[in-house]
Amino acid sequence: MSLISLKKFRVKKGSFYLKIDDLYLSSGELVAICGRNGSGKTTFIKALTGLIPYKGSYLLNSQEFKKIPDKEKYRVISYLPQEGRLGLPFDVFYVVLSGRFPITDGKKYRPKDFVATEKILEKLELTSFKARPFQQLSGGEKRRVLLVRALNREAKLLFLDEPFSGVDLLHQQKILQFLRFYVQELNALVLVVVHELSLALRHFDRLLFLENGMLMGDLTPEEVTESFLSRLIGLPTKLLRPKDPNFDGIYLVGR
Ligand SMILES: Nc1ncnc2c1ncn2[C@@H]1O[C@H](COP(=O)(O)OP(=O)(O)OP(=O)(O)O)[C@@H](O)[C@H]1O
Repeated sequence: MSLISLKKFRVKKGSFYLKIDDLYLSSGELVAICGRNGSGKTTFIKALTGLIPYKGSYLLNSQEFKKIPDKEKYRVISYLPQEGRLGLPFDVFYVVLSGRFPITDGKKYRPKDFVATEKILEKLELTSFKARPFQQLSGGEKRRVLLVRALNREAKLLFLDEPFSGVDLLHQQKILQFLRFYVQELNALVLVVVHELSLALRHFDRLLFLENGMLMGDLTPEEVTESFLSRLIGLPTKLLRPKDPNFDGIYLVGR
C-alpha cells in the first residue's frame, strides 16, 4: 500500500504550475527529486508537507491529507527546508533535541529524547559540537546540525531539501549511509531534493525528474539512460556505471 498517493495534484505559485497526474510512493523507499533550477522541486515538497496549498487528491496513509489534524501531521512528517533558520540562539544539543518536540505531546522532553539526541549526534559525528552555540558554526556545520534535527524526530515521512549543499564529501557519504539505515530501521519514506545526479544515481532507489512543473521521469537508477540525462541537463552526458558494487568510497571523474 502506498504511503503517499497523488492524483491530479496541482500547485500554483504565481505564474508557475506544478502538475502531477498520478504518483504513488511507498514506505521503505529512498527517493531523489531532481531537475533544473526552477523546475518545481521545492514547490513539490512544500505542498506535500502542507506548507503551500494544492488542488486534487493527496492521500497520506489512505487519509485525505487536508483532513489530518496538524498535530498528527507533525508526528508523521519531518522537513528540512532549503534555507534553514540560521538565527537559533541555542547550543547544538538543544537545536537537535528540539527536533523531537512534536513527538512529546507538548509536554517536557522525556529522558528518551535526551538519549536519542546523544545517539544521533554521535552517529553523525557531531558530539564534539554539542555544547557550541549554533550561531558560531560554519555554513556546512549548520546544515549538518539542521539535518540531524530533522532526522531526530524519527518521522515516517521525511522531506529534505538539498541536505548536501555546503557539506563536505566525507559527511555527504556519512549522511547517505545514515539515510539508508533510517529508511530500513523505521520503514520510512525519505524524499530528498538532490542536484548532484551522481549521488542520486548511486545511492537512491528511485529518481523523480521534474521539468517545468511536470514529472518527466519516475525511474530507478538502472533505468536512467544517457540520452535521458542529456535531455534533462541540456548537455551531452556520459553515464559511468561503477563495476564494484561493494566499494563504499567516493568516485571522482578526472581529466
Ligand atoms: N512565491 C512565488 N511566487 C511566484 N513564483 C514563485 C514563487 N515561489 C516560486 N516561484 C517560481 O516557481 C518555480 C519553481 O520554484 P521552485 O523553488 O519549486 O524550484 P526548484 O526546482 O526547487 O529550484 P532550485 O533548484 O533553484 O531550488 C520557479 O520558477 C520560481 O521562480
